[in-house]
Formats: sequence, structure tokens, C-alpha cells
Amino acid sequence: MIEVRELTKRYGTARAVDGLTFEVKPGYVAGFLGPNGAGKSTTMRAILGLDRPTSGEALVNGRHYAEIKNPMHHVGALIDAGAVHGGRSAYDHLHVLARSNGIGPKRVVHTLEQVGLAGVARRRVGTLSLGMKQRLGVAAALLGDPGVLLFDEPVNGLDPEGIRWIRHLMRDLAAEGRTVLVSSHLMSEMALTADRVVVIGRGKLILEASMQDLSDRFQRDVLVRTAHRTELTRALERSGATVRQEDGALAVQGITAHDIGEIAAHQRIPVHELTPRSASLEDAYLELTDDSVEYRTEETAR
Ligand SMILES: Nc1ncnc2c1ncn2[C@@H]1O[C@H](COP(=O)(O)OP(=O)(O)OP(=O)(O)O)[C@@H](O)[C@H]1O
Repeated sequence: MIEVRELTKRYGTARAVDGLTFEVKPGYVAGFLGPNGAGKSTTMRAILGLDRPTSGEALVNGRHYAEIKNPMHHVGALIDAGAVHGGRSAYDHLHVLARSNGIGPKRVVHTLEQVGLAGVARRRVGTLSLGMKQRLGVAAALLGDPGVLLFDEPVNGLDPEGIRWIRHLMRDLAAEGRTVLVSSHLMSEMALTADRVVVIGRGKLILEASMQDLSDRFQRDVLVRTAHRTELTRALERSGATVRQEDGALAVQGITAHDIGEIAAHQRIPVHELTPRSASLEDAYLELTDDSVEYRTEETAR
């Protein structure tokens, strides 16, 4: 479990993270979303004890990272895949890490196989592609078989096959009962991977919700098809709904699909379609974070 409580990190007068509170429990993939500069990396670094909070705290399984003995057995992280010693082989890189945490060579070999790097284990890290380095970073995170995993923008540099692989991996790790927090600035990516999202902007919490709640919250209207449009419109309007004609159907706002169905049944009006329509998750995300975007182009500024 990860608990972030009233976390604030200031650099000079700038607040990279500003009173942020959220938690991530085991068993699901939590997406950590925010525009560039929102404070995702700073928060992750604080959880991993790499950055000292100005105030507040970040705990892993109830403890500060620094208090955890043999941390690789409890927490694994992919933060900056490029930050590895280029002269060592992939195997040696992992072996050095493993040894410092009392992990044997068998586990190193297993982890290399798990991330699909067994074939390049003897190659120097400096000669690996960005995608392979990313996989090596994931291997390092998995080395101690930890219950808590943090991935900072893990799809960066991966090709479509690699992206699919990492999505499956994160979902599998969560299904095994681990705590998985993965940052991204793309809602489209998180929509395919995460069960819940923590959305931040300018260091502050904007929203913490399940993917389902997020799309419910941004429900636009309900499309209703019936041969009895006038009758149903009247009944719905009596219940306070707003009804608009749309291509021979009704676009209904201000009432749930469930209640529309109940009203229609009560009036004995056959309904042929009842479709809740949401704004896309990407639109929802852009709307949520609109005030927190640091830099924008003329075109996206609208
Ligand atoms: N070492 C530092 N010194 C000064 N400012 C910093 C430092 N690290 C981060 N910042 C600032 O803090 C803010 C949050 O940065 P952070 O890297 O945590 O955001 P992020 O959400 O991870 O962004 P990105 O998606 O671009 O990686 C930014 O405005 C950044 O410029």
C-alpha cells in the first residue's frame, strides 16, 4: 500500500507538489495522471525516499522508504531507465543490484527471461535500444519480487509490442495482489491499463476515482429510441429532464438511463435503445486539467 499525506515539495518558491493526499491499495493498477510538470515524478521520488518532502509524508506499507530493510523486496521502481551504467552487461547490471539486496543469480536469470531480455543478457547496457533499457529498468524493479511497484512513464521509448507487453505486465502484477502505481500524461494510455486514476495538476489533487466513476461523471446524455417520441418526451420532461430530438431519436439530459427506462415502462412505452453517452476520457481529462497546463500551443489553447 502507498499513502501520500499532505505532501508538499518546494523548490525555492515554486511548489512542485502542494499538499497532496491520496492512497493506492493492492490489487489494482492506479494511473497517476497529470500534464507535464504536474508533480508526478517529484511525488514518486518522495515515495522512494529520493526526494525529501518540505512537509507531509509518503509511506510504503506504513513506513518511510528509508526505514525499510532490504527495500528491493518491498518496493520496485522504474524511474529513469536511461540512468544505468552503460559499460556493464545487462546481466551484470542486475547482478550488482541483486547482490546488494541478498538476491541470488537464479532470480537475475528468471527476471531477465520475464522481461524478454534473456537473449541480450551479455550485451553491454550502452548498446541496448531505448526499449530494451526500459525492459531492463522493469527487470530491476521486479528483481526483489516486491509487493509495491512504481512505474514512471513506463511506455516511453517502447514500440507497440513493448507497450502491449508492459500493459499486460502491470495488470498481471496487480492481479497477483501487488500495489501498482504508474504515471503517465496520457489518459488514452491509462484508459487501457488503469482501474483507478489519481489526477493531479500544479502539484495538487484534482480527482481520485475509478475509471468507471470518471466516465459516469462525464456522462453527456442518454440516447433513446422509441416509436412514441412525443409521449415519452412529455413524460421525461415532467420528471425534469431536458429532451432534444436527434436523428429520429431523443437525446436526454438530466436523468439516468435507469430512470428513463423506469419512466418508459411505467407509461408502457416500448424503448428500442437506451445508450448513455459520455465525453471521451481524453476530453474529460483535458477538461479536468485545463487550468493546470504549464505550457500550451496556440492551437490547443482554444
Ligand atoms: N530539482 C528541481 N529543481 C527545481 N524545480 C524542479 C525540480 N524538479 C522538478 N521541478 C519542478 O517541479 C514541477 C514538477 O515537476 P515533476 O517532474 O515532478 O512533474 P511531472 O508531473 O513528473 O512532469 P513530466 O510529465 O513532465 O515528467 C515542475 O514545474 C518542475 O519544473
